[in-house]
Amino acid sequence: MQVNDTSRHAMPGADAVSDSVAPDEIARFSALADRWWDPSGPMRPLHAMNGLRLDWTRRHLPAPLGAGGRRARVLDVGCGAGLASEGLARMGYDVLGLDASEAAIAAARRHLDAHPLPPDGGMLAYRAGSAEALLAEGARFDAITALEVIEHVTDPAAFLRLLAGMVAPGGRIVVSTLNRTWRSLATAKIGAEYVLRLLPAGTHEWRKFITPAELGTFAGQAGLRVSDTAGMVPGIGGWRESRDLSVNYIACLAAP
Ligand SMILES: C[S@@+](CC[C@H](N)C(=O)[O-])C[C@H]1O[C@@H](n2cnc3c(N)ncnc32)[C@H](O)[C@@H]1O
Repeated sequence: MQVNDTSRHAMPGADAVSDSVAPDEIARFSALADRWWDPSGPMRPLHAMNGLRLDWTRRHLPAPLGAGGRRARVLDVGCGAGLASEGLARMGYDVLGLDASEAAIAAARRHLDAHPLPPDGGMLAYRAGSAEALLAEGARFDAITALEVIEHVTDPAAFLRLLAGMVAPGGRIVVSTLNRTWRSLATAKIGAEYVLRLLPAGTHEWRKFITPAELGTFAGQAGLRVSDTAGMVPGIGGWRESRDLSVNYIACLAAP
């Protein structure tokens, strides 16, 4: 289905509509936007894993400052209220945070206003809208991050093709997501949403989780190569990197 999303972008308060955007998913995130930055609020798991995700991402992205002092440009797609976008900008990247939720982007902007970046660091801009619109404008980035996003889009294979169209030759795309296993059903879905109540019920649809093999297939179809993968597991003292990919994992996709 082709939906013209440019008119929706212009409407304050309207979430983006496009082929990759599932409106029910975006509405769920918009409803949580005001509490996004509360580390013990509904986004608690994202806060808890953010340090690990950023550290792993930093090791797999080009350096923030390239030859001649040019800053590497990073698109953080599905940035929500900017947990990772801000971290990447503080590392020195020139970051564009993009999200289909107007409310999440408004929360991101409010947080950035209250916590400005150091003047000698990276740059950070936010935009509410779809990846399709950005691609249509011919935008290109040295690297793209899509952290905990691909399990919320309508068609993950098409979403990766979109991202592949926006990454520069030789660039990197870092994706973190949830594996579709019985273990993730028990822990990330039933445990997190209904037993421990770490997340609002209905945050995830288990059938939309993506196995590493599926991610590899979708990446290949998009002309990308999986260059590294790691599991992310919660533990005492915080999340840590692991070889266990059975629930949360992160992957680096390399563009030719
Ligand atoms: C689980 S949140 C992750 C937010 C952020 N990446 C993080 O990890 O802190 C998923 C986000 O993806 C956004 N999203 C889902 N589908 C999208 C799409 N097709 N284009 C842009 N944003 C999308 C949602 O609005 C939501 O903010």
